[in-house]
Amino acid sequence: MIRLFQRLLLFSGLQKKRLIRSFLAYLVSSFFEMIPIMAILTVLTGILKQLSGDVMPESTIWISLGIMIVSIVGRIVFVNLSANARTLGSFAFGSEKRMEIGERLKRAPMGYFNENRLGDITAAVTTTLGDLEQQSVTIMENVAGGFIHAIVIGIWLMIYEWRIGLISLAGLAAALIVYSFIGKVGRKYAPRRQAAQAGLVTAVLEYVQGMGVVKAFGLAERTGKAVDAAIEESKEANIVLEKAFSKMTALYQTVFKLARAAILVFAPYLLAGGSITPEKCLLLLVSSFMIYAAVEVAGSMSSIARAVEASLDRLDNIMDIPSLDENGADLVPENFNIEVKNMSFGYGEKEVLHQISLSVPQGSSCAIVGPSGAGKTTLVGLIARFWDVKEGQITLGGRDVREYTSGSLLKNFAIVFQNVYLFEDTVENNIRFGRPDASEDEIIAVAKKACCHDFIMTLPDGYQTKIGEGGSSLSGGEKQRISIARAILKDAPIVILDEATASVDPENEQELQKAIRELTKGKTILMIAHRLSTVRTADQIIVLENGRIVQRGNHKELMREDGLYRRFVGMRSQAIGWTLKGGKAHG
Ligand SMILES: Nc1ncnc2c1ncn2[C@@H]1O[C@H](COP(=O)(O)OP(=O)(O)OP(=O)(O)O)[C@@H](O)[C@H]1O
Repeated sequence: MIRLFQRLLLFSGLQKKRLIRSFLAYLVSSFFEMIPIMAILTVLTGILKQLSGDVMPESTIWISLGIMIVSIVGRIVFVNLSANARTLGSFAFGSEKRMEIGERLKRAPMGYFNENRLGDITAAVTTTLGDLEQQSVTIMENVAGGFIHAIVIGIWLMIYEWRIGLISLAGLAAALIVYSFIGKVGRKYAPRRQAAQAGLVTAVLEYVQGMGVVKAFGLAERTGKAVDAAIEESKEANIVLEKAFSKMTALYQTVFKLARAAILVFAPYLLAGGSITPEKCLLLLVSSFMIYAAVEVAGSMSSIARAVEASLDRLDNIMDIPSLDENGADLVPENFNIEVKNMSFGYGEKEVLHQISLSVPQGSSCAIVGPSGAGKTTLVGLIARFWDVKEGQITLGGRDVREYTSGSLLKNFAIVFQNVYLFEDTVENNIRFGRPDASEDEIIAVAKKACCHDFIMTLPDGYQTKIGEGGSSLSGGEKQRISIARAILKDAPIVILDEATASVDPENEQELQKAIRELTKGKTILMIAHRLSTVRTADQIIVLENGRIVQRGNHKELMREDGLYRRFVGMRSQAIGWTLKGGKAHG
């Protein structure tokens, strides 16, 4: 229990003080909750006096009324103080943690973001942190507060009547032991529940994101089954956890019932033996009901306490996001020469690129070609440090890319991916993403360069038209050109371009090529090329096969060699995806 509170406080970071304040205010409020015992004592003494023939003094009513008013006012004030600090503290730490996760994600290698992680990350920033926001302080108040409340009354009982005090504290000690068993049950079953929750998020995300493909291939039923299975697992995990908890909670409650019964029997026994007065006996009986009231709730809170613990574990894992910036500094490269030296890389155990050496001087263009799966995307990703190399080195301006922070490195790159992603925002903002401080005129100017302006003007609200998530309301060619406009606006010295494989109609194709020419004008260019027209003009062509460079040179040189390049051109190979018409390049 203490470990859980320590973890919670550590996790709450800047909000630690607020949470402690909330907890202390709660403890003070529980003191005000206890003082009605004194009012009861006063009234009981008065009633007994009356019963024994005396007159109950009038002051009895006023004293007990005074005590009750102090108790009510004190409770209102401190419960409020506690609730305020708790609400502010827990929501503030929730948002701080979300920002922190966001910051770490920015510096994580691209390889970190695989399908499973997507579910984990989404679950962490939504449900897991949401649960923590709601439950962390409630747990502290109810569990720790409940026990402290009972200990305080127990000590008071020890002073008032030590034998009864001893019984009540013994009951409390037994309850603590049962509570620690509940903790063990939780540690055993709660992680499965959390994993099931993340699995459910992943399954639903996948289902919704892939809806187009699912429907197109009539797989709705099969994919739906994955979601059903995740729901079933989540249900099972919850049932297993709750069943285990309910048994332990019942045992926990029984301990208090037994302790109460012991007091109920022992107090009258002491009265009968003449060792306590009737009012003392009555008060002890009343106290036996009050002492465990708060701590009993702690038992039903234990499943929440375990969930909080499992949430902390899950967030600790997410917080362990590897960072690419560990030793990076904000650097400005002296030039934009790119060198790859004896570099090898694999996503896991299996190596994908082997001993690659390559030099792209500033201002030159380098086309990377090769069959599917050869490692082209991986190679350009490594140059922009989406991952770190396993062996060898990649330098920009003579310095290892690992010496830069990812921010200062990526500033030098404008990257156009083949799979364009547009945000659910206006056309203007989607372009502005390239440089947030760009003026409207600059945006129109780059849109013109990227051959987007004309079609944007035909949209219902021009530049202010909202595009659907992923750019769903635009054609492939239009999305591509918007992403090029975004890259032109960034005006970075190095352009990484993954040329689209999909063929578009000739008019669109021409515009696309024009946009690419604008983007690459005067830049250092690295491109994954699929069209012979682009490859032909490149200063340097790298032919990759199975993760190795098998040929390098310009078009003329490579056509003279009897190798993969010429075979591909000759065979009009579809493997590379070049579209050739009558032996001539198209596009
Ligand atoms: N994120 C990843 N995790 C694990 N393996 C990967 C990942 N991305 C690519 N690979 C593997 O690395 C190898 C090279 O892939 P890469 O995408 O770089 O090839 P490519 O030449 O760009 O292919 P394509 O032309 O089809 O895009 C392939 O075997 C691929 O399966």
